[in-house]
Amino acid sequence: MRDDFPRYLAKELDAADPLAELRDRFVINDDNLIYLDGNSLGRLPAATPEFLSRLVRDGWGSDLVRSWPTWIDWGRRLGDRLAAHALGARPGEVVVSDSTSVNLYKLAGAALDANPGRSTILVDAEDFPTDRYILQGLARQRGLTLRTLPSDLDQGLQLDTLRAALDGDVALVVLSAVSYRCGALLDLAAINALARQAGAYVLWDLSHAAGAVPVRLTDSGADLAVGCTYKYLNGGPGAPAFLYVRRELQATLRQPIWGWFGQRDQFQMPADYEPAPDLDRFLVGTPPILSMAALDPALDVLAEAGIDQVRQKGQRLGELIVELADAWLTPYGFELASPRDPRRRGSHVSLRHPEALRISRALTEAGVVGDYRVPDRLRLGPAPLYTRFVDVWDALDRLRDIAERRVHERMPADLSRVT
Ligand SMILES: Cc1ncc(COP(=O)(O)O)c(C=O)c1O
Ligand SMILES: Nc1c(O)cccc1C(=O)C[C@H](N)C(=O)O
Repeated sequence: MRDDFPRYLAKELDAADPLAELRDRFVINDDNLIYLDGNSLGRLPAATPEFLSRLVRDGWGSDLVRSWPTWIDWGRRLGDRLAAHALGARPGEVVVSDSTSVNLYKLAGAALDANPGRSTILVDAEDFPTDRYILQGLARQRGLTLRTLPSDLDQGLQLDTLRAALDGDVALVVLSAVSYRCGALLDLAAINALARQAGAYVLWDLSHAAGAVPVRLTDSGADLAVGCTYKYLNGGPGAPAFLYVRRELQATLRQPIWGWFGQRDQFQMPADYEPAPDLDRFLVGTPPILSMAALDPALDVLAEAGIDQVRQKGQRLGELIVELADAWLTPYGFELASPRDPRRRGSHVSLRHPEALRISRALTEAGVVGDYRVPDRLRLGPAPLYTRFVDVWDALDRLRDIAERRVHERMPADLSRVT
């Protein structure tokens, strides 16, 4: 037991937590496992297995193809639920479809077509790999220039860096609202305004923000966004992603993958493609109904909590990680690798240590699942819907114990099987 921040204080924080009861709405069958990887794959909501099995038995098993009239709009229906409970968008602006990578390709392509005569795309040099790769491909296909914005590994992209890069040739800026590595949270409204003034579109990747911070797409003046639903939204492994297109842009933007779900009057099956007049034009093909359906019970829990409460608790959990890491881990060579100000962070916190990979493995063996990210980061991602303050306390305590006893030195240091 440590005297500087005794465990009972964490217990007191849990006792006062208005979201504490929601932990029971998730499947937690190993109370010794401390799960701090909700920023990679969220936990299974307790209602999901029965919900899905009913859908499989009744919808698929009994009603068969007669279910399609119900299923066909689920991308839009769930998009509206996401818009209302997590993204701050209006009805008809968010749809669930495809993967984040594919949605990024579609919306980046649409923005580039809508900004002819400009030939530069800007991306954060430290953005998640798939975003950079998709843009590298698009730039190559279209003969455009992809410029990477230097960004601090611990603090994220600085506004001045973007401001300086926004010249009259920039067609599109792609940024993550919350950085996957350090968790830095960008100011969406300020960046949207800056880009609009410069005549560029901004396409936001909300993967690490959705379900963790209130995004407020409409109020921030955002035009385009994508993001995944398997992290803080708890939609399950490979759950389909979402995309957002501001209502005023939907009739003019066109995306490059012309599938039949994007077609106007889809079931008239005309000879030539003509995009639907609204958000449907950003769809491509048949939605994965079973994976998509898992979002319903997951969103029920989020709706009950309220995204503002989730954010408040997320900030406090992050502050506890930082406070305990400062006090207990600094002597062992750990350094905070995230913004210190909780208002400038999403839900996860990164710690830097030269032995981060082996420490992350030792931590997993000690029953605490966080993750490792190159080059030397340990990411700890508490999820306010099910992570307790005492989990954070115990996780940091075990981390300190590993460092103290140098347990990590027995772990392999190769990158195989990192996820
Ligand atoms: C910022 C960001 N974008 C995209 C992805 C993933 O995209 P996809 O679901 O297409 O693999 C992730 C995580 O995997 C991510 O962290
Ligand atoms: N989507 C993932 C996957 O298919 C395998 C392993 C990890 C992931 C992740 O989500 C990683 C996560 N986006 C990250 O921030 O690193």
